[in-house]
Amino acid sequence: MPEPLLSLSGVHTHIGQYHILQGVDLVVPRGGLSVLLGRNGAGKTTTLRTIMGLWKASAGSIVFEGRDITKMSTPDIARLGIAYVPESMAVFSELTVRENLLLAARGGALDSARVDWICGFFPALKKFWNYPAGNLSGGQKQMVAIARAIVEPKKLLLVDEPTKGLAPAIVQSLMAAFRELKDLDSTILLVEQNFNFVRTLGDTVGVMDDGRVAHAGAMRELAEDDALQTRLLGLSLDSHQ
Ligand SMILES: Nc1ncnc2c1ncn2[C@@H]1O[C@H](COP(=O)(O)OP(=O)(O)OP(=O)(O)O)[C@@H](O)[C@H]1O
Repeated sequence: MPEPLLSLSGVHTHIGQYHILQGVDLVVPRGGLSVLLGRNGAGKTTTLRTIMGLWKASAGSIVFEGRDITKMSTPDIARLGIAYVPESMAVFSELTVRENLLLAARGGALDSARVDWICGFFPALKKFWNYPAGNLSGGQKQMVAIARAIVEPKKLLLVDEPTKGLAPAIVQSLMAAFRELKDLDSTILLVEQNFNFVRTLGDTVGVMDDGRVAHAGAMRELAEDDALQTRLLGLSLDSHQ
């Protein structure tokens, strides 16, 4: 088996007095899209934040491209080519869409071919190019946040619940964007509650429960097995038609 891009082994994370991650084992293969599912409070966001060094693992190891990043600082982890799009849609409201992207561009200049490529799947960005990002809708802000993360090519993109609160049409365009992205230049680890969004998009899946990965495998296997979905996700059989 080829070496995974990222692997977590026995990762524990404490937040203050709370023991949140309790031995997370997770493998993200290079290329494609991996999904982290699980009920509210299972530890999905904490896992992304721990990978990014925003919470420090209290035990276990996180290895990226063969290198132990468990104790590295967040800026150093970002410099290795890992980007994080938090659930809160991190955009600078006062700045225009263009300025938001410019701040995320490493050399302080935008690569116009790259921007055209990104706007190809997020046309709203071009339309509102010189508008303050704070004036955009939730879905459009989400597009700006994702565009900021990919304005420079990244090896690994961590994205937390991108569909939360979005209208179905926007969810469709986000889906198309992720489909292209995963086929082009990135490996994506996506946290989602919306099983419909990820059932055809995901290649591999981990299901978290109580601070651990309770199930890991191919997404196809989970998508085709209603009984497994019900057991792991508590989905009723008609909730994902
Ligand atoms: N800053 C914090 N202080 C204390 N506890 C926290 C903090 N952040 C998260 N937790 C707790 O850690 C547990 C896991 O939270 P986390 O946000 O990782 O879950 P999640 O699976 O992403 O949930 P959701 O789907 O609701 O976003 C929860 O019980 C939560 O209350």
